[in-house]
Amino acid sequence: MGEVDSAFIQAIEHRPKLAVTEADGIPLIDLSPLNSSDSNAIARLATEIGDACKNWGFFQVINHGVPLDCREKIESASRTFFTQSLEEKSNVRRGELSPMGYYDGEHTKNVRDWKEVFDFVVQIPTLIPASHEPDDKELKMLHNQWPVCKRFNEFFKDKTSFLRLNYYPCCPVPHLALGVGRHKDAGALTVLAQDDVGGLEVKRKTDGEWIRVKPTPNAYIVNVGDIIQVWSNDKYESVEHRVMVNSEKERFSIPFFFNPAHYTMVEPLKELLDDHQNRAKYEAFNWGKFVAARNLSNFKKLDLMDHVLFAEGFRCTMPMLGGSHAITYRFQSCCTGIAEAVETYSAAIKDVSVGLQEVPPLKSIQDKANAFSENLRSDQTTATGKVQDGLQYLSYVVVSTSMPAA
Ligand SMILES: O=C(O)CCC(=O)C(=O)O
Ligand SMILES: [Fe+2]
Repeated sequence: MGEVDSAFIQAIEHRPKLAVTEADGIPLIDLSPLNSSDSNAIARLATEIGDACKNWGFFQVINHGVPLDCREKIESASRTFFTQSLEEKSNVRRGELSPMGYYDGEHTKNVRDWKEVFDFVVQIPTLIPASHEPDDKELKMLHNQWPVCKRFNEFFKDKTSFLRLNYYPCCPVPHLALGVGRHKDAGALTVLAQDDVGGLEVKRKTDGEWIRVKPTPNAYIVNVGDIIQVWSNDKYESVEHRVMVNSEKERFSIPFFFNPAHYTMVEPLKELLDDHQNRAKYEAFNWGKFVAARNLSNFKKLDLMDHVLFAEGFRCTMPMLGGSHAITYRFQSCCTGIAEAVETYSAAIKDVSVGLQEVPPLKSIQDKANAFSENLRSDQTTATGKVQDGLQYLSYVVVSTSMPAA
């Protein structure tokens, strides 16, 4: 029997002959009279169909009015679906709870059919009895399971992508300044065109060295942003990069930031997760709110989070906090004044009170901040610097106390 599972083998009396008899007796019926108002033609058609049903119980129809492109689309979708790997198809495998979807183990009269199927209901939900028991009146709802062939399309329907034209003038102190300080791109992907001057440097993952990206005529540089890091649950990391400037040559570059719709909730893709090795490393966050928070700080010196992975604030390092986003958000918005900072401190400390030993008591922070506020209100820069230090300290304490003891 070679490789074929014996479950597929029909009993001798049911095995098909390989020679095929074309059933040209099966009626071919033209439905075009349905489009006319000729009642005689319609009556003749009805008779024709009646005869076919009586004599054959089968017939074919033409001129039926179903658009050809509909048919072509579903045929092509079907082909695409079934040519996927078994693993892919199994993502929508039907089961007891969800009987719609993919299946490859159908049996007819107890012999396994040599086929795969994909079932979907037309009415959503479709109601059917929950069991075969005659007295069981319970109904259950059938929903469809659709393959996610175009997994990312939904995120980019109303994308917030944008282009930027960068101009880096000649700089007299290229050893002291940077065209863009070290950072990671917050979006999904960046596609960058750079001229032939060069200056972009990428932090090599293996040893942290800054490596120059050599300009290649007509090439585009593509880098993974924070969103892909989160979607991939850290499989693809957003990499730090920076731009060196040049005392002799000005430089131009054109990044395209490929970003999802503002309402996208960014979180690790469910199909990559399980309850064991692959738990979600990030909490969901709203992309639009995230951008708004960043824009609020307007990339000024205050914007500490721009120097680190933006999404890092959503990493699940603090289970007792339900993630650190509470702090991050406040972190983002606090830097406008001391009062907000105190509020941030208070709120954050309240959040982390469980399991925290080293955070200074709220009262003392508040006292310090008040004194600080009085003395330094005239010097906003210094004040906010201190606030940042304080918040950094707080984050440090929060992170360190939430790490499991070594
Ligand atoms: O100018 C470059 O080469 C890169 C610019 C960049 O990293 C950015 O704008 O995010
Ligand atoms: Fe960048």
